Amino acid sequence: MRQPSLTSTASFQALAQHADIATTWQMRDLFAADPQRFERFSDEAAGLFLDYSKNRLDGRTLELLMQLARERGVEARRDAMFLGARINNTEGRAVLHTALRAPRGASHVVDGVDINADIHAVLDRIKTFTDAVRSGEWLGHTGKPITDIVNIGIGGSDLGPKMVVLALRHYAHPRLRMHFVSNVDGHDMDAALGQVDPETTLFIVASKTFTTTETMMNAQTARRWFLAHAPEEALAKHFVAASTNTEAIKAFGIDPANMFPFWDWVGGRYSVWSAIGLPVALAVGFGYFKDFLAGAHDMDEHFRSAPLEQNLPALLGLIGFWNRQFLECSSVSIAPYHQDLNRFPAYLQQLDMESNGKRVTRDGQPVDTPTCPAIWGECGTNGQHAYFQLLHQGTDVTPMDFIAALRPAHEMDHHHTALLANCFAQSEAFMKGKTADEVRIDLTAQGLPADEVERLTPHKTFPGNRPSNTILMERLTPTTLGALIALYEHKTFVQGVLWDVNSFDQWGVELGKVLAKKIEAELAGEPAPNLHDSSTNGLIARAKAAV
Ligand SMILES: O=P(O)(O)OC[C@H]1O[C@](O)(CO)[C@@H](O)[C@@H]1O
Repeated sequence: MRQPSLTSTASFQALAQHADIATTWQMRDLFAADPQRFERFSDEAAGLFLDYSKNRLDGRTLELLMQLARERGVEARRDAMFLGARINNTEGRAVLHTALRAPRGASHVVDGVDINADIHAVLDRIKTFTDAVRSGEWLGHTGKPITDIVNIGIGGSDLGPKMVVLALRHYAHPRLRMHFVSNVDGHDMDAALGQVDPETTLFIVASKTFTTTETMMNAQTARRWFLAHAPEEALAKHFVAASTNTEAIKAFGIDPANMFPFWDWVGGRYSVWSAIGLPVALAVGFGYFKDFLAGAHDMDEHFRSAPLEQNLPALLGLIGFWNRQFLECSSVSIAPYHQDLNRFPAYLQQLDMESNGKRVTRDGQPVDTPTCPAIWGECGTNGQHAYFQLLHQGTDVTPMDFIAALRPAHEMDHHHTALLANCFAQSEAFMKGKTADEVRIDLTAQGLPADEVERLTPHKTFPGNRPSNTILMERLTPTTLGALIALYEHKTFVQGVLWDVNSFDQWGVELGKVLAKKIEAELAGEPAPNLHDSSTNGLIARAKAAV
């Protein structure tokens, strides 16, 4: 049945009315009026603590947001996802990345197939293979243990494994160096091949479809490079694949015994839990990979069973919706105060923007509100010395997600104390700001003359009232990382349901791919009789002239 438009729902209209007043609130006043605000607006689950008190909302706001979630059918759609309904309606597919992290034996029958058994059969193969590589039992064609792994993939077949391998570097195998090649830009492949030895390198070709042009070109280049140093029969010791496309893998020349399959109900950006996670299992070992899956499963169970009022993904999704819709925030900045989460903002960009960067509803009607904000960010404290100026004093309000671990994985405690101090200070500063009167008092106390005080006051005033969430975990471990990623996956899901978009397709990447094919042929020598607009024709002509 067609969903009514978002703005026509009773709960949206109630929220809009409420927002007329709520958007004028100052968070300073909200904190002053309620000493319990932190306790009231924070919660924890699956090893993650969420403080959402530094948002421009109160209990009534949340009540109305919960009503909206229920009116939009968040709980019913969530249950349908977990049960394997084909909620990806433009591709006719189920969405079952949650099944990938369910324990062995969890009953999961989809279209008559016990997918839990299939999933665990592949996990068993991943264990056998990764144990062999890590122990040194798996040898390259000249009898040496593997020292370097090159993952060739892009988008979800790169961002997830790369981010997780970096985040869990403290758990990594000392012999195995991990490399990730994603870009069709030959500089990427060139840099990786320059660091590895064909006798001791294992290539993973990671592609759900096994048709993505960047990955195919990179895989062919790696294959040619390898065969320039080794005989054809050596390929089986050095090339493996993670994919859903057995035929294409065979055609590429990879032994099907070296193929780690997954399924069409795993979206690319949700695939790190599948065979696409092979680099993770190689780097940290199968035991920690299982912990990573278990952490995500804990978050799944929480998302599935906790009432929306205490449900972390639902809260994050609804608050993000509130900021997007009623505070008109067109971007969200992610600030991990943990250097090992360096690639987490990039990972979330694909997760969120490829999922919810949509302008029509599931049944093809134009949406009647803005949808996904732009997601960007950088680790603290580096971001503070780059773009935080704009966040504090620029004209746009950008909500922030601060993410930190209470304990470090190193022994330089004073560094960690400084890091956490910065993290908490920034969210305090965003919330409180600094009024003109406070600035005047400070400057006067410093002995500045009155005219100088007045001249500087506007520059030193901070508007504050800028929203943020803070997510804390005890330590960054495979388990807490799994839970953190699942938290954001489900947050994205909740927002997709509110906007009634299909969060699981990505048609928006197709047009550029098609045009690139044509232009590639023209650049490679096919006649290009001014087929394009004058700008594109001009650029092609300049590139051809340079060759
Ligand atoms: O794993 P594949 O099929 O090579 O796709 C890579 C990526 O390309 C996309 O299809 C589009 O960018 C992503 O959704 C996906 O993660």
